[in-house]
Amino acid sequence: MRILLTGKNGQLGRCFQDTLLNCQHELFAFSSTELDITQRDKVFEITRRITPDIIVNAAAYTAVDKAESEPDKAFLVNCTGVKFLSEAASDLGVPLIHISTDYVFDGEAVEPYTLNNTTDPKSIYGKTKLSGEKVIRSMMTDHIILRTSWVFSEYGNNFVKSIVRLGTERNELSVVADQYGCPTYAGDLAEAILNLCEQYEKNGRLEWGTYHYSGDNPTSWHGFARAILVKANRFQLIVNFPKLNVIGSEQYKVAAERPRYSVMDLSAISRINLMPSNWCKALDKVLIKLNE
Ligand SMILES: NC(=O)C1=CN([C@@H]2O[C@H](COP(=O)(O)OP(=O)(O)OC[C@H]3O[C@@H](n4cnc5c(N)ncnc54)[C@H](OP(=O)(O)O)[C@@H]3O)[C@@H](O)[C@H]2O)C=CC1
Ligand SMILES: Cc1cn([C@H]2C[C@H](O)[C@@H](COP(=O)(O)OP(=O)(O)O[C@H]3O[C@@H](C)C(=O)[C@@H](O)[C@H]3O)O2)c(=O)[nH]c1=O
Repeated sequence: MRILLTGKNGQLGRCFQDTLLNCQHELFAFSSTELDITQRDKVFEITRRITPDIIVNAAAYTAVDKAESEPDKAFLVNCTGVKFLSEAASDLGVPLIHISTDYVFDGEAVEPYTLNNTTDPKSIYGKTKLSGEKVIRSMMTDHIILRTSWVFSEYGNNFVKSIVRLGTERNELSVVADQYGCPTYAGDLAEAILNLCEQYEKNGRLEWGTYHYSGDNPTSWHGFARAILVKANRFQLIVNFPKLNVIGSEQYKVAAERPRYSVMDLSAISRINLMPSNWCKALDKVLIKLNE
């Protein structure tokens, strides 16, 4: 099948390209310079030229703190750009697979967020991603929105790479222990998306709608950092194990408020034949790649 991918140089974009390496599908992958999703004419020109069977949107504005000082830019990519993609997909009559975030929730829950829970993002990034979800739902039926969380991979910038770098540079790290969520390997998310594309190719339809897709084992950022350091030490990426201090969110000064708890209920993904990401196993894989 013909798959059009936006945001090809991001974590998900790169993992998705890797996932398709040994497949028969035709992938048409675009970077932000080749296809800026905020340029409506370009979106229509390219989608009409490629005539894909399905569109996968891996493009997004993901700088959570920076978004607080440039909300218009974040909104333009995460909502207006998504609107243009929805319009173009509708124009061609093809489905759109889109990715959203756990940061659409307020973080006040004490048990996993279900699809019925109210959204109430605290950060500009979360607000713009929620607007993107809403615009898709208002414009087209044939879509899948996968809300994911704490994405890491061997590519780009992410928490795993930050902790490995800090672990090699410093004797001591301090990481927040009062924010809970589920790490997700971008490679597992990429496989899940390919699985959806192939189900669509086979059946001509999917159970359209919004789903939660993440790792299945909740932890705190501190717990995640500890797992990263232990494994990085085992794989000899870090020689001297740094001291890992527990801190509260108020001690880590950042522009954007993060949810205290953003664990998502994953039960609905079995309806679309997906399994959660095994982030512990994937972490080994990523650290081995970082060591090559
Ligand atoms: N990273 C995370 O922890 C999480 C991510 N998500 C969501 O998952 C998806 C994938 O995230 P991830 O791969 O980590 O993100 P990245 O930040 O790694 O990649 C995003 C990509 O989008 C591209 N992009 C930015 N603006 C535009 C634009 N106007 N037109 C086209 N492309 C653009 C960027 O290009 P360039 O580099 O040139 O700017 C970049 O390559 C996103 O929707 C994100 O919101 C959800 C939860 C957690
Ligand atoms: C590097 C570092 C971070 N932290 C804290 C800050 C923050 O509360 C938390 C996570 O830090 P980051 O800034 O790396 O992660 P952040 O950018 O908040 O990650 C988010 O990205 C967006 C795109 C999403 O959609 C979310 O699901 C989530 O993955 O860890 C520490 O306490 N100590 C540290 O040394």
